[in-house]
Amino acid sequence: MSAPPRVLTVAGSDSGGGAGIQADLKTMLALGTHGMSVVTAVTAQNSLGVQGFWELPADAVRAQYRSVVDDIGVQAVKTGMLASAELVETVAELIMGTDAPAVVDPVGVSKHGDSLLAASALDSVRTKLLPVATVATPNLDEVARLTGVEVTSEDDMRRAAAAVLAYGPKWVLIKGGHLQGDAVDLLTDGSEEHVLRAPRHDNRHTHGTGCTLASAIAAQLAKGQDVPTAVAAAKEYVTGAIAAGFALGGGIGPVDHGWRFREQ
Ligand SMILES: Nc1ncnc2c1ncn2[C@@H]1O[C@H](COP(=O)(O)OP(=O)(O)O)[C@@H](O)[C@H]1O
Ligand SMILES: Cc1ncc(COP(=O)(O)O)c(N)n1
Repeated sequence: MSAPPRVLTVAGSDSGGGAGIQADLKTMLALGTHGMSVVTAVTAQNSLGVQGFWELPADAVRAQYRSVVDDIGVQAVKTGMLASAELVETVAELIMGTDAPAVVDPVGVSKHGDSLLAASALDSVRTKLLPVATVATPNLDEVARLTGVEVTSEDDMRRAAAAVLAYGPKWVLIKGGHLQGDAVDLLTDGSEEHVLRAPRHDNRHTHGTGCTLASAIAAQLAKGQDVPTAVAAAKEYVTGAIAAGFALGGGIGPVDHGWRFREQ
């Protein structure tokens, strides 16, 4: 039996299982790939918020990455919570030396407003991490923090995309999940433009949407799809997962990574 495509997530652990490493591995399995992980930080987290987090030393991140890449090999990499400037720079350097597409989700703040990235790391994200990205997937808060562009309309998304592309990623996907109306995202490489539109699901259980979308893109890239095809398939998967999101605990529940297994 041949091995499934291999995908690596470099991200933080979410003890509640809705976002971070846990969301990424579930997404990778649901999309038929073999998921692997480099843990950058451990969060104590549930449906109510992030109660605390502990960053791993850069050496521990480097060692995990080398263990995976040097023996097993990867066909796509996804990054999420990187916590500090030191980890952002360490991971950017590792990706630069890896022959695989990289999806960079520049995670800044959780759905509850808890910070997952030091303000002092923003410059490293701009100048070290974005340049090595095949696709960068900022949400509207992250775009505002990284570029200063405030997005309130679809037209603003174009200006925001241009500002992110100026830092060097090949493609950028501006996620419009935080706007009103349809859930509209804009994908562009500066010459092609794709508008991805899905109905907004009136479901407050959206913990993990961004992690899930970025991991789904990485899984589809690992299967050999081009960026627009991978992003379209990933958007369809995350939309279904949001529609099926469920209550857990007393706050914001997770999207349902297993929605396709539960359809029949
Ligand atoms: N209520 C919703 N209904 C449908 N799609 C949504 C909804 N909220 C977010 N999305 C989509 O989920 C994906 C993740 O976006 P977003 O929630 O903005 O990311 P993040 O988790 O990084 O804040 C995007 O494709 C966005 O359009
Ligand atoms: C470890 C980790 N990584 C990423 C997120 C962002 O996910 P969300 O924006 O849905 O809270 C999170 N809450 N925790």
